[in-house]
Amino acid sequence: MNKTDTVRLYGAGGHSQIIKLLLEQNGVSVNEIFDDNPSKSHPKFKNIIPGIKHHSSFPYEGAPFIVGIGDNMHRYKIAKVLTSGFAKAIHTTAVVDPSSILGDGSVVYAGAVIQPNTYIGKHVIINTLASVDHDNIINDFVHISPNVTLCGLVEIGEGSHIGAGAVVIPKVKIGKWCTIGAGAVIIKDIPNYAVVVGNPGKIIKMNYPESVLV
Ligand SMILES: CC(=O)SCCNC(=O)CCNC(=O)[C@H](O)C(C)(C)COP(=O)(O)OP(=O)(O)OC[C@H]1O[C@@H](n2cnc3c(N)ncnc32)[C@H](O)[C@@H]1OP(=O)(O)O
Repeated sequence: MNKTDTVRLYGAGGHSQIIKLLLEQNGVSVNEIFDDNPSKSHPKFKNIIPGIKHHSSFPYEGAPFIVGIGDNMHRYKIAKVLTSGFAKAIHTTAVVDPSSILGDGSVVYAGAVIQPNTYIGKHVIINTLASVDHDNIINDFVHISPNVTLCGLVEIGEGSHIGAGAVVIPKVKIGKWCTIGAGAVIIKDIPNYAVVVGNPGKIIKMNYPESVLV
């Protein structure tokens, strides 16, 4: 799904609010916003439609969705049950080299830069001012936080979260469902599920996302 005039959002928190503004700046209208807990939605949102668990017949068919949920595991679970197509969104101030690929459901925020020959999977967040350099592989459901620097030839496994301002040096591979702390400097490969902080990055514990392991 590359170009559409209307997008539906799933999730009505802070992340979704940014995507809505981004889409509207790009001339795309957001006609419906769904959330599993409408009463806890961002105060800027109005008329939130209750999400899947509140419906006996959820309107799966219709305009494509973007799952506007910042938490990677939560976004994964929702994206896996939505059967409509997915849109993608790139802020007008972001730079995405034409040789790079951006998967459906993914978003690129203001000022982010994606250099040549980089693959970005589905439902990925490239947050504000993040720098993703050449020949990276960023797998599905990753979140690259604001001001992260990924040098050349970096690989990030499915579902991993790279915290704000972290730096990953060239050729490093980060496993799946890892959490890299804000400001960490990653200088060697990181195994699946590791939680890493500091400079140089050290593992402090492991994530075990139960539903992904089965
Ligand atoms: C627009 C947006 O908001 S996008 C969202 C961006 N979000 C982020 O960047 C958040 C990144 N998250 C972090 O950095 C978190 O601190 C995490 C995930 C690394 C750790 O969180 P928790 O699991 O709650 O760990 P906790 O806070 O208990 O800290 C454990 C230890 O690690 C240390 N620590 C935690 N985070 C960091 C960090 N970023 N750098 C260095 N040390 C850290 C703590 O001081 C503590 O040390 P101690 O045991 O010696 O006291």
